[in-house]
Amino acid sequence: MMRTKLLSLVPRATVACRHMSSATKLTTVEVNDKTGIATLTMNRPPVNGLNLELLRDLQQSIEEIEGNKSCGLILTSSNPTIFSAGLDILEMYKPDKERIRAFWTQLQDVWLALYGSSVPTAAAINGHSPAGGCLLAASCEYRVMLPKFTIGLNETQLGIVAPQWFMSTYLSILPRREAERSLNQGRMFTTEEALRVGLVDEIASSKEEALAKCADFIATFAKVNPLARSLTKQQFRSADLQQLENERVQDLEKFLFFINQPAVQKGLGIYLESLKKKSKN
Ligand SMILES: CCCCCCCCCC/C=C\CC(=O)SCCNC(=O)CCNC(=O)[C@H](O)C(C)(C)COP(=O)(O)OP(=O)(O)OC[C@H]1O[C@@H](n2cnc3c(N)ncnc32)[C@H](O)[C@@H]1OP(=O)(O)O
Repeated sequence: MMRTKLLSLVPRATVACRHMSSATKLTTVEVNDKTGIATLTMNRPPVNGLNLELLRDLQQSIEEIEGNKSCGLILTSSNPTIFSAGLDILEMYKPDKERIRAFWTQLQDVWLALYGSSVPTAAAINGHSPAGGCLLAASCEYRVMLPKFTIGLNETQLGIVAPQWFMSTYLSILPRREAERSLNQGRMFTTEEALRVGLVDEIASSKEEALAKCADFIATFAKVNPLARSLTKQQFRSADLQQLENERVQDLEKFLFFINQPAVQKGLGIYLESLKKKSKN
C-alpha cells in the first residue's frame, strides 16, 4: 500500500495521514494516523455529478476503508461550494442502453455499501447537496453542514420519482410527516432549515470545523465495543438494506421504464438546458 505524507493538504492540527488511494482520481481516501478516521473526498469537477465512474470510485473507496480497519469514514467534497449535484443528469438523458443499467446498478451498490457500512459514518457537507448528493449524506449516521447551502431530495421538482430506498433513507432521519411532505414537495432546505428539521445534526463555519465535528462524532464510539456497535447499526438498517437486496432487479427495471418515458426525457432535457443557460449568465 502506498504511504505518502500529505501534510500540505490537511489541517495543521492533523499530525500525519496515510494517503491510501488516489489512482482512482475521482475520489481520494486519507486516513489520519492519530485518529484512525478515513476521509473520503469526492473530486469530480465541476459539481461532483454522480456518473458511473464516480460511483465506481466511491464504492471502491468505501470497500477500501472497510477493509483497512479505519475507525470511521467521513464523506466530503474537494469542491468549496458543492458537496455533490446529485446524479449526473447526462447519464439519464438520452441514455446508452448498457451504460444506464451499469449506472443504476452501481448507484444501488454505493448505497448498500454506505448505508450498510460497518464503520461509523459522517458527512461533512461543505456545499450544495441536492438529490443524489443528499442521498449520500443522508446515508451516513451524522451530518455537519456549512451555512448558506441547500440540501434535499428534490426529485419531484425535476419530474422524477425518488425510489423506495431514497425514501427509507430520509425516513431513517426525519419524522414520517416531514419526510413525506418534503419528498412530495421536492423541497430543498437551507442549512438552517435542515438543522431545524433534523436533516443535519450540526452547523460548522468552515470545512475544517465540519471535519473536526464529524471526527468528534466518530470518537463517541471509541469506548464502545466495535462488534456490538456495528451489529446494532446493522439491526437498525437491515430491513431497508434487505428490501433493496431483494428487489434489485425490479428496482432497475422500474428505473429504466420510468427514465425512458418520453415525458421524463423531455423534462430532463428542459432541466439540463435551464442549468446550462443559468451557468452561462
Ligand atoms: C415508481 C418509481 C420509479 C423509480 C424511478 C426512478 C427515477 C430516477 C430517480 C433519480 C434519483 C435521483 C435524481 C438526481 O440526483 S438528479 C440530479 C438532481 N440535481 C439537481 O437538481 C442539481 C442541479 N444543479 C444545480 O442545482 C447546480 O448546478 C448546483 C449543484 C447548485 C451548483 O450550482 P453552480 O452555480 O455552482 O454550478 P452550475 O453553473 O449550475 O453548474 C455547472 C455545470 O454543471 C452542470 N450540472 C449541474 N448539475 C448537474 C447534474 N446534476 N448533472 C449534470 N450536469 C450538471 C451544469 O449544467 C453546468 O454545466 P455547463 O458548465 O453549463 O456545461
